[in-house]
Amino acid sequence: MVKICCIGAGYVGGPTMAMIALKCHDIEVVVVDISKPRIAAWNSDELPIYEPGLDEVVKERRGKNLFFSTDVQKHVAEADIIFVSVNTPTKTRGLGAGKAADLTYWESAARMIADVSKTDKIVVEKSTVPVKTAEAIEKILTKNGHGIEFQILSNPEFLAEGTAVEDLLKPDRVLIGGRETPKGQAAIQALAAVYAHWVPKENIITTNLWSAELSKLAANAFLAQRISSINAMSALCEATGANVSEVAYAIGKDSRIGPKFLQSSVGFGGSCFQKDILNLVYICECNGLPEVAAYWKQVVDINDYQKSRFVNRVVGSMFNTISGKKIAILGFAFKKDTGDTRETPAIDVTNGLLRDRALVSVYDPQVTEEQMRRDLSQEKFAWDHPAHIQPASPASAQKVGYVMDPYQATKDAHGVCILTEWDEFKKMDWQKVYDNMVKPAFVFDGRNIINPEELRKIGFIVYSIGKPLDPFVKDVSALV
Ligand SMILES: NC(=O)c1ccc[n+]([C@@H]2O[C@H](COP(=O)([O-])OP(=O)(O)OC[C@H]3O[C@@H](n4cnc5c(N)ncnc54)[C@H](O)[C@@H]3O)[C@@H](O)[C@H]2O)c1
Ligand SMILES: O=c1ccn([C@@H]2O[C@H](COP(=O)(O)OP(=O)(O)O[C@H]3O[C@H](CO)[C@@H](O)[C@H](O)[C@H]3O)[C@@H](O)[C@H]2O)c(=O)[nH]1
Repeated sequence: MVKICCIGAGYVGGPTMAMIALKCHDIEVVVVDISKPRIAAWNSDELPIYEPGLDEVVKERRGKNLFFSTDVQKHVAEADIIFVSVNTPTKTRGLGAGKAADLTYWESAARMIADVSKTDKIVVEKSTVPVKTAEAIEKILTKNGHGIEFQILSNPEFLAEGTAVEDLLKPDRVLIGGRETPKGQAAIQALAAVYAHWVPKENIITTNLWSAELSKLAANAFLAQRISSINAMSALCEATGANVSEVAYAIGKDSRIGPKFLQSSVGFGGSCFQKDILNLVYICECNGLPEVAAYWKQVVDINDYQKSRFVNRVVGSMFNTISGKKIAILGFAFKKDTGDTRETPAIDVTNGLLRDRALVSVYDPQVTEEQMRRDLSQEKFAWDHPAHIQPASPASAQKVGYVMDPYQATKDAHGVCILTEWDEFKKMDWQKVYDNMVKPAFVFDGRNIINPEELRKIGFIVYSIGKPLDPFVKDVSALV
């Protein structure tokens, strides 16, 4: 029986390995992690991450050919194929701080693999890494590896959170990069055979190592670039009276452009887009390509601009002062159907509102109070961020209220900010919300999920990103 071990039981390692176990009953899959609570949660009824459909997959295979363990060394030693799916965050200090990927966790995993391995292994980069990481990993493995043969493959993951199970079941493509040697090619085929259990062969793409590593960064840069492009248009729409939804629909009808990823928003969040683009910027700079670096950096800059523009709209619309006013935040996760808050725009928006001394009350159906407070207290790297969305002091996190119900969040509020597109916000009783708010009652829709005209009929003053402005909001447009 082929044995797979995955180091890192996070958003990628957990669901990816669960899918392999589901589709390959002839393979034993063990997911290992240094975090005891995380592994305990994977072995319990309360999985550590929320993903639609994941519970069913895990429950079906756990204890049969899917296992979660903290005994990292034992399972690494026994495995034929080792996936490494550990964190690769942005460096916060030292050379490349604020841009370069921090490979500390990856390197320590590689050293451990080298130390404990007694048989040949295929080592798979599942984490998103800078181009040429495989070369460094190869050096670490071969220098410490007691003559054992290691083949390094790059197999980046393209799943999106909230749709991970669906994405893993029917991936647009599986990408495998390896060395162009007979052994490298054999390793590619061994991994391709795993995916071939359920992915059509034509969707399994094989390339050299560097193309696979770079394709992951390029894919995220292109996706994020579309969001920043439509968000840049949203500002122009507000200035001209055009409607960003109509513009997105019209341009998306062009089959060369396509309709996806043109949803204007308060900004993209998530653990990947910003981190991976900054990493790409750094790689370009290191390769003597400052113009290319500056081009991609703009994608992140526009994203920061969009978040600060949103805060300015809130403050400007409410007569330039939100001091002491209650503002409800509906949705804290970086997108719907996930409890993940990494780099969520809600952090910057909440901190922006707190800086203007608002009384903020947060509701999110999946984010815990503890998580929200940790997010608001954490120092983010301060690199190139507009001054007014700099992180607030940790003490300010205590000033934020956390409630279990959207009606409680909005009661006695002056304004409501919709920051995650949860379906339940579309179905809310907005008349009830209005009746319990201070007047004039404002709604700032950072996701364009409510019908502004219907809410205006109730009496709300509505700001929807990139849509024709309410006269109330229009008057302050010079401030934004
Ligand atoms: N989250 C996504 O949607 C997504 C999608 C595609 C790619 N990626 C990439 O995949 C990688 C992992 O992302 P994630 O979201 O799963 O992160 P995560 O933080 O959810 O999980 C990483 C896990 O690795 C564990 N870990 C770190 N060092 C370890 C070590 N030496 N030994 C054992 N365990 C260790 C951590 O405890 C953590 O549980 C990142 O490079 C990310 O960029 C993420
Ligand atoms: O039209 C859009 C689409 C998305 N977003 C926002 O963009 C962010 C990222 O969304 P999405 O890409 O759906 O989620 P992620 O889970 O971050 O997935 C991205 O990042 C992963 C990690 O690298 C990749 O694997 C995926 O392919 C890539 O889509 C979220 O804040 C969304 O709300 C918009 O504002 N407008």
